[in-house]
Amino acid sequence: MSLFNLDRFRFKGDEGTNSTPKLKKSEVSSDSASPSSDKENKPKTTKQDHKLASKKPLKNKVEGGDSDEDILQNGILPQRKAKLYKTEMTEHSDDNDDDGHDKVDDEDQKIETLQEMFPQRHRSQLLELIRCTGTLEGAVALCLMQYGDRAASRQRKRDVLSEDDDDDVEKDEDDLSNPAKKRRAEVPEDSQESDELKKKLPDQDKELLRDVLQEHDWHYEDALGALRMFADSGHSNSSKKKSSQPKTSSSSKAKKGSSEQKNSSTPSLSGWVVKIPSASVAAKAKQGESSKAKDSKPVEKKKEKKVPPVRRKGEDSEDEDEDERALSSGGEENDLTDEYNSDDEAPVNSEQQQDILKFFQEAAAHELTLISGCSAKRANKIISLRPFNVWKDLEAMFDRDNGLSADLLVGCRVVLKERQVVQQLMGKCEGIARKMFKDVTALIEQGTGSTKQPAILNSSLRLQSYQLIGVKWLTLLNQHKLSGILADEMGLGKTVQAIAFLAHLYQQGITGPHLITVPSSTLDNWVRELKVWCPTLKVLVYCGSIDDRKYLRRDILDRQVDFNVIVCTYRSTLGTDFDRSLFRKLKLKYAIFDEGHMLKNMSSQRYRCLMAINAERRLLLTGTPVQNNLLELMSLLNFIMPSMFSSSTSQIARMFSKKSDEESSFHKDRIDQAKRIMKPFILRRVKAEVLKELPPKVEQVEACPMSAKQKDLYTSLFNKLKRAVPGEKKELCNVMMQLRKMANHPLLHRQYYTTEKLAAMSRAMLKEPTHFDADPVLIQEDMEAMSDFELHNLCLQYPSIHSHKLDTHLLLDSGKFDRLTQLLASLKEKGDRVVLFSQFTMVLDIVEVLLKHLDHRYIRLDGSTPIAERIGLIDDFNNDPDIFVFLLSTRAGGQGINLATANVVILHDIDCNPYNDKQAEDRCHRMGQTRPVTVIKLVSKDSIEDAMLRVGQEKLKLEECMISSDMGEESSMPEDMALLLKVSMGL
Ligand SMILES: Nc1ncnc2c1ncn2[C@@H]1O[C@H](COP(=O)(O)OP(=O)(O)OP(=O)(O)O)[C@@H](O)[C@H]1O
Repeated sequence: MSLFNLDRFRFKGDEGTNSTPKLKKSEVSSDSASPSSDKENKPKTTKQDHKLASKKPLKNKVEGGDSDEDILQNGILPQRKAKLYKTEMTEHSDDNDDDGHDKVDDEDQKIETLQEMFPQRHRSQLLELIRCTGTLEGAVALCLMQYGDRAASRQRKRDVLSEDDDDDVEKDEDDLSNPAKKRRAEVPEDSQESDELKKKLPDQDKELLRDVLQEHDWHYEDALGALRMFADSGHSNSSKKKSSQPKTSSSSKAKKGSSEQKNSSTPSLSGWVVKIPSASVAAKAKQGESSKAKDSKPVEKKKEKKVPPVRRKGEDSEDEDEDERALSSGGEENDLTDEYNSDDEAPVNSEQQQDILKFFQEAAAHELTLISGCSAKRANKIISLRPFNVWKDLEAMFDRDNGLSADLLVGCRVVLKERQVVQQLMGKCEGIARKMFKDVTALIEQGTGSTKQPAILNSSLRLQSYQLIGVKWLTLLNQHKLSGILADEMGLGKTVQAIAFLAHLYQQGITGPHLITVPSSTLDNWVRELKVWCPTLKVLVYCGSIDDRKYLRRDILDRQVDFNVIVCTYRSTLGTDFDRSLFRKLKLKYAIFDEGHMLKNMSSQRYRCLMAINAERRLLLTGTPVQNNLLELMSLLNFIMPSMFSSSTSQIARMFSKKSDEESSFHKDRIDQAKRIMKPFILRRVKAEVLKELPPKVEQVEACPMSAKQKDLYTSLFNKLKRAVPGEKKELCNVMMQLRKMANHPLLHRQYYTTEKLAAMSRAMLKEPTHFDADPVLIQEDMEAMSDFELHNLCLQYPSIHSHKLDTHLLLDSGKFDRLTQLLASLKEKGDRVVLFSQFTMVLDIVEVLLKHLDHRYIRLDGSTPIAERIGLIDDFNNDPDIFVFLLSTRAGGQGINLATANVVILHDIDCNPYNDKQAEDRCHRMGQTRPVTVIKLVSKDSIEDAMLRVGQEKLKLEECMISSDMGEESSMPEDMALLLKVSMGL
């Protein structure tokens, strides 16, 4: 707790933590009783008073580690934090659920995540996996690969379950909240599906087949597909081509000896299933631990595995040095080779030899570095030793004198197998794409009758033709039992298409229940659009306080309420265990996620929790489907197609996250691969294609020279930070933030309020009735953590320090404000209306000072604006042309809202992620806009913002590359929209 409210410089995510609503309408109404005048007279008084009254230094709170920032950065809270913050979070506006960095820091948290995903696994086992892989993602990958361990872990799970039984009073809720637990109990010992699978794959252990079936929700086809794909990928080379040979070659079996035989009860899918303990054992071996009896066997096995896979005939001695090196390289690299080389003791067959030879002979240096353990130096060495015409050349290469280890061969097999897996996956997807294309053609050729909008839609509203296509496409996906991503550009009416699709389902007798999860700022808009477009659908809004939701939950589960659609914010969907449990229990038909790009991180808890929602199919709506990298895209795809991707998540994650030269042909190939995978599942149209009548959007970058004082301050800050050269990424981020603050407004730092001034002010504060008995040292301590602008506000608030307030010229002293002043004057004169975004609520606070000073009428919406009031503010702006400026925080107002009555967007400060800026721009550039839209980006000249702009533009190029439509493609389809669909689908 602090003596003061140290809002400080709140970065985009922290705005929702302010419990004081910042609904400011001061210029709209002159009524002294209005919230605005309250605000004007007593800015943040309530909060300040509250904090001051507490008289404890803020430091305690910040250092306590459970700061608001922690909450926001962690996305969903770990249990411990969730409990601590329960009350506080519900008091706040439901906003900042919309992002978060989803960092999973400590082991406990990782274990919790893993346990939620793999409830059948024992905690200690998970801990071991986390420790040896070092990352949550690594542990997840191993778990996914460890089907073979299920039999053993099932027994352990049973034990755990029975322990859980007398756990606590929330047992019922808890049990139900864990469908895996429930399913466990329901797992039939034998089922028709497993019998069928056994017939198809007689070599496979029945237990394993049951587990894979269960992973695929007992969908026979999915399970078979996954088993085949991985059985093939893992084994095809040895089993298909040498059909007479058993899956694990006899020679290899012989080498594995008795330890392998003892493990024979462990089901195995050669080449796919990993012998679980290997990685952990490697780690243990590394630590020199003497393993327990049960682990000792795998240690031996691990050692055996370190024998290079390619050996000269008759050579079977192990190279101790190589062994040592392999073990000590540890971590992920070992895991990688293990995962792909459960049969790595098997000699390389002639076909594999050819592939490996080709790779070493032809791969570019950056491709060679994809091999685990192959540095750039080694890659160049390999290239210098070419040509490798025959296998013997390769063997000669791995001479010690060359500094190249035969482990590179193992790594090479991993890379090749990785590619093979992804290729097979793509093949499967491409098959679906072809089939879809055929069906789409047939459907459209049936005539216009099939393209009518659903009859239960409001007949006074008409879907645009491209929207009808969207609905048709969704219908097709549904017919094919596929989920999808509707990725139309912002403002093309994804909401409307989704509603029309639900209406169509309703007419087909699929009346729900469906779940629509949306960002807080769009909740009301969704409810309104549902009501306007399809009043037949009964809508239930699931949000409110924990208590509200508790009653709602009961009503839902007891069927006391009748609804077709539940609309819910991300925060409420994810909220507590009970909320999450509800959506696992409810058998949903469709789960729709608005702004679905929020599911870009497959390692995040948010992702996993939403993944656990019990819906037959999912639909993601996003205007910016690709953000930053291909792995994010894969996360989205994995989210909607879990059965297609689940078993290969780790391969995909690795394949798409590996760093390589972006200009390389290999990288381009990967983009191409991603495009092909995307085809059947993503529909994207851009405004230029389908909304021809929409006026253009023009972007204007305004390079704003800093004010003289600001420039000096920036330079000295820059030099100071440069001297303390930071190494860590975290520190670099902090440096960047410091510079951004200065580039935006000097008052975001503290320099005018010197230590001496603060000492005087803190003594003066004792005259305040709230602080007469406070310790001035503590007051000063708190003050020292505040920015100039915050201190200025404090001076306005307390008469005893009022004289220390800053002069107006200082408040307005920023290069951007100079430019803004000119811009606003000329825009007003032209009759333009402005939407101004900033990522920082404190910047908005200072912009308010400027707007008041210039006598411009404005309203404001940020994360602290109660959800219930947001739509009212949006309506106010859209209905009252006299409101000149709408101030919005990018976080709260950047997504999903409609402000087509404004024609100028000013981005006061650009985002590190250009997609956030794009989202914000398109609040105005959307259906309903009648005037050309100008987007003005204010960039502080010669500051860090220049670089941010450059990097952002580079990032945007990736999107063009990923989702470019091929407008020139020929089409045999009869109608324009058929061509459109084809183009949009990239078919
Ligand atoms: N066929 C239509 N007729 C009339 N108005 C429409 C139609 N389709 C969409 N709109 C309106 O256009 C605006 C933009 O639609 P919507 O909000 O659904 O777009 P969106 O693609 O979901 O945007 P975003 O990605 O920004 O969330 C809304 O006000 C919506 O009511």
